[in-house]
Amino acid sequence: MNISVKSLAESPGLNCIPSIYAYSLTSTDPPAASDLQDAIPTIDFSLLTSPDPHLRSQMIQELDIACKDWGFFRVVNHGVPESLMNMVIEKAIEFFDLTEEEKKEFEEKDVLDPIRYGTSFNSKKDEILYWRDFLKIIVHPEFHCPNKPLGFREVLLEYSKRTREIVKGLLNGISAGLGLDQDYVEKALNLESGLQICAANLYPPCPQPGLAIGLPPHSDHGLLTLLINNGVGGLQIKHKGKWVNVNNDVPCSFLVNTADQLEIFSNGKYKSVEHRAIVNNAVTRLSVVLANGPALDAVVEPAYKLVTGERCLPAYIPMKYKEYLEMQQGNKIVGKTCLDRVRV
Ligand SMILES: O=C(O)CCC(=O)C(=O)O
Ligand SMILES: [Fe+2]
Repeated sequence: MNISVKSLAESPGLNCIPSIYAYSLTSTDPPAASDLQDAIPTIDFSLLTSPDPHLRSQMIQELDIACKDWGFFRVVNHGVPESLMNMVIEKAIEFFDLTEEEKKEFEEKDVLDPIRYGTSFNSKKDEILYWRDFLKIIVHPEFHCPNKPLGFREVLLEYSKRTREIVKGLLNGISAGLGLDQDYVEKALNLESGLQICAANLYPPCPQPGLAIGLPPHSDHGLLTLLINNGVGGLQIKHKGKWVNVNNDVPCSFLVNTADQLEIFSNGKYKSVEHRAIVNNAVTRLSVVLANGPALDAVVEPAYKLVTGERCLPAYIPMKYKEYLEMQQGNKIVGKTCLDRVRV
């Protein structure tokens, strides 16, 4: 693989980035806005799963609006212990702190390898490199984990289990919000065997943060993505044509965004949200992202009930999730261009 950004950033006297990392923001790129950050919706998970039908339906409605208007929201009162969330961050940092020799064992080969350590997005295809190292692990339906650092496996297994409960609760609410039975998504996309990939992203300090990018604008491939980070900002989402800074300033919350398979399934009612990661020159940023998708062999298409009337024709063609995933992960990542291939 190419040299990791971590080793590059740690090389003595580095005060400018190698030209292969030079990313030019296009002139059409909107400037970042911070003022909208407070408006990002918050979903109270305990209300969404409340036995009180009134409270629950209120939260379902809020979730529907969050998915429709933002594609991005915070989830609070979800029951996952803060200590577990912190431990996941800690173990991911410990992984990147292993020697390059130790990490080499997990170097990426194929996009469906259960454990992939690498840099940039797809360094075989990327013409310019991104200021990011990553570790991607398939944690469901089969659980995998590197054997280092010590304790990573136990922490990740528990984290995967707990977060899958949240994803299930959110998708039940989303199903109801779409006017479907609450277990419709779960059954139609076989979530019992749903693919869950954990990606740890490391963005070391960059001597020229305005010239490089951590991850360029993209949408995620699955249904819902859950994100936590080490408290350092850098994530931006595109909202109404503007980049909005997202700081994780709500303790013990998950940032959740809608992804491509949910856009397809909802027949475009919920759009997958574009986001990117910028870098800074002072501190290392680490994010731990869980991509939650359908079962690999599930064929994803707009939900039947949403495309039955005469005026609502399917806007996407059916595609096996596995094919979609290979297409998205095996190519350069450019905005939402992957979705164009399944648009009618
Ligand atoms: O690090 C972040 O905040 C964003 C990461 C991301 O978008 C991804 O891994 O797909
Ligand atoms: Fe993403």
